[in-house]
Amino acid sequence: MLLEVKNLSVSYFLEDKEIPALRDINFDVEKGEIISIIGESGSGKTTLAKSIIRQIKKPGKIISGKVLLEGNDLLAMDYSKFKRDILWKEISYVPQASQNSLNGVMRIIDHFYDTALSHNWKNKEEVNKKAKELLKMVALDEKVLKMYPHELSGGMKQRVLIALSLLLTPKIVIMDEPVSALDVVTQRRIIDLIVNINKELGTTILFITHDIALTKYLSTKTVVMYAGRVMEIGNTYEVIFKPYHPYTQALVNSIPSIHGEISVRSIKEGEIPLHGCPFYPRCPYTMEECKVKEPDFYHVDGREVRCFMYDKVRKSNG
Ligand SMILES: Nc1ncnc2c1ncn2[C@@H]1O[C@H](COP(=O)(O)OP(=O)(O)OP(=O)(O)O)[C@@H](O)[C@H]1O
Repeated sequence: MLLEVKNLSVSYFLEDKEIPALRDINFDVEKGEIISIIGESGSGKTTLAKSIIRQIKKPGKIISGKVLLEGNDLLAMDYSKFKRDILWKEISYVPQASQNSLNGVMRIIDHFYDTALSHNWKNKEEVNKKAKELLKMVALDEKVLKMYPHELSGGMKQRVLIALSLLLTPKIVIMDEPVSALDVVTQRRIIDLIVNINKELGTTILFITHDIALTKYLSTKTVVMYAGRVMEIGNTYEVIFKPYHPYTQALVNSIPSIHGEISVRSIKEGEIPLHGCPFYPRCPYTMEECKVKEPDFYHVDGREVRCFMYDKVRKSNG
């Protein structure tokens, strides 16, 4: 297995309270796979991405868990070793709202030089050559290298960032909402591009999105998150066309148009109960036990579903 997230829990500690952002997250990623992590705003997707690349800053804290890359626990590794040997080289990250993460006073090529230099890659000619190759891959003309970020459209900036994330040929790229700020046509182009990168380079991709409709174009596996928990994991096609968890059903049903924009709203403060299933106050199938304890995972038809309804299905099927 390429990447294994095991029992990962993360909280943000504010003055008067603890916000449990991730609770006991478990999932695996196979080499060469595109996996979608979906869930509405506040479900913990960015916290998950940042935990994998060790960018959880105060007031956040990883409370427990492991992130294994080919069996090595990244969280237990000396941080300087992680920065030198893992970040960018093995795993890179395209952050949320990443178009703003380009430095406005630096030309695009300087971003490539900077990243290369910070990993001791000093031969500018080589970096230049690789940058040109990568720009070609993301369907940008090499003259973009001489330009400044403000001279590029949102879609072009996103392509540059994806190219940059591939500079040190990482095994895994984590993309946090890479298309959410773009128009629908540009979104589809970038999605096609991501599929192409995966096919041509074999790069494993963790695609984070709130838009369940996008996942079916690119991923084979989908992890559905709610309130810091994984609620369902399964084959993307099956999860979308026959969702098992009531929360996944709600997500799928909230797609109002063929263009696939779902109406996302943040999970409101106080909406997550202290006990029981975090989704029970919004669930149409709530049973008494849902209010008392949190369900564990049930394995149903090759899927993992965190819902007591599937305990009943299992029992009735003997
Ligand atoms: N720096 C922080 N300080 C305090 N709480 C935080 C911080 N960052 C995130 N949180 C809280 O952690 C929870 C998970 O947030 P996170 O940003 O990981 O969710 P998300 O699914 O990525 O949402 P979005 O799609 O809006 O980015 C939320 O309750 C959020 O308010």
